[in-house]
Amino acid sequence: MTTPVRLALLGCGTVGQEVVRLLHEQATDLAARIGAPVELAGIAVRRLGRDRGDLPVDPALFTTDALGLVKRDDVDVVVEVVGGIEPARTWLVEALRAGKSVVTANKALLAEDGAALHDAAAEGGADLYYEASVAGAIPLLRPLRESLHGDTITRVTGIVNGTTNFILSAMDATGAGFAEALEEATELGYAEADPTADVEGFDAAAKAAILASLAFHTRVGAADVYREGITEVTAADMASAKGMGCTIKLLCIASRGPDSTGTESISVRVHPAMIPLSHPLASVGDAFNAVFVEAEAAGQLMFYGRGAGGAPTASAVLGDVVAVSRNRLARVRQASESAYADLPIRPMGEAVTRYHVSLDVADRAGVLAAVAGVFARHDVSIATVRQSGRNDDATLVIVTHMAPDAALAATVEELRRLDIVRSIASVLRVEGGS
Ligand SMILES: NC(=O)C1=CN([C@@H]2O[C@H](COP(=O)(O)OP(=O)(O)OC[C@H]3O[C@@H](n4cnc5c(N)ncnc54)[C@H](OP(=O)(O)O)[C@@H]3O)[C@@H](O)[C@H]2O)C=CC1
Ligand SMILES: N[C@@H](CC=O)C(=O)O
Repeated sequence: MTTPVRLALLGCGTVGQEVVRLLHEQATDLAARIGAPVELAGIAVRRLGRDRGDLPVDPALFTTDALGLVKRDDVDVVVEVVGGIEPARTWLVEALRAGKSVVTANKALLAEDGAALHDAAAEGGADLYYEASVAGAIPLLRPLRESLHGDTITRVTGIVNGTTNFILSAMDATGAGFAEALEEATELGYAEADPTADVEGFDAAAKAAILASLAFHTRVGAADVYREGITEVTAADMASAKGMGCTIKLLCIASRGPDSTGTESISVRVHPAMIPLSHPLASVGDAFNAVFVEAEAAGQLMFYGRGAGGAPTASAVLGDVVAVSRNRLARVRQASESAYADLPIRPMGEAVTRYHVSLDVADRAGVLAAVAGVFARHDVSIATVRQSGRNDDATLVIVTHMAPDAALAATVEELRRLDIVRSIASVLRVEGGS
């Protein structure tokens, strides 16, 4: 056996602890697969005294000096499972510039400032791997950045957040409201103490940015992604979706194609959407993730599995550790970031989709004509209208044909000003089907 590959582990929480366990349990196999044993050089944490169960590791390896650990000469590979922008960015830029290989699960940092990491990797001639940052255990980023590099990806549609998928699946199965389903997700340990990043769509938007960057060879950041969370999805929306043979999912949608002027461009968005039960993503339940990729030559591909949790995420981290360690031994590095296409990003207003609009209206003669007139003025064509209600109160549920988002936004704005419209209960996009 050759000299060991020395690894600095930054973070030893949900994911980090499973990385330690797998490194220990699979030490012999990993050494055989890599061609050299992997040794932990140190583990950086925030609180030295924290109880970490019966981790199979020498307590003397723990430190609170992450930067000092990264800079050590005996460290070859830095594995970052801390999260957040700083100080993680400083540590990883330092490691990459010094030629150390980096494996990270930090989607927030990659989406916020992936450029800093890719530039540092290019500068230091180092590997930057981040399979665990999107969809946990699912091998997804390597297929996008290697296997499909001979093809043109046209669209990526995914369920990439486990917590929100659990909540929406529970709402669909039991008729529960959002708050009740979130409580269940928290009790089961899916949702974090502060679930904002999940339920407001920030986590999915970061993953969408990473997927779009790889799929379209264009740097896409978190700020380029249109984002809506699931906090406004109601039990009534779910019931209405069911009535239409649909369910509601938080989707990440990244697509390429010509914009209104014919220029090739991309669109990246995250929002709840109704999808028909026949859609490949409709049956993805519980906290599972799935990503549906469409490419010109390959056609349709579906990736499915566990997108969150310590062990599934650690599986992806370890896969990257094997890859970068092999590269080090062979004295090669993976191809650098591919952002040559540099496609412009379309504003959300140009995204074309169908809509499900639910309105509380006064049940008077002419209400339907008045509402339909607003849609017509903005060139949003109505596909179906359903009316229910009693006495003076009625609910109108309108589903449109395909229309640009800007036209729908203008329609909703004008509807709000109509006397007969008491409130706009919900506006949901409808994806798939026709
Ligand atoms: N959990 C999941 O299912 C998934 C997580 N990820 C990503 O993996 C990363 C880690 O997530 P997760 O394990 O859940 O996070 P945790 O909060 O469970 O763990 C974070 C770890 O980082 C340590 N840490 C925090 N701040 C510092 C600091 N300033 N210096 C040194 N150590 C620090 C903590 O130390 P201490 O233990 O002392 O508090 C802890 O060990 C994140 O980027 C996350 O987005 C990706 C996919 C799935
Ligand atoms: N909070 C995330 C964890 C993985 O990225 C999720 O729920 O999917």
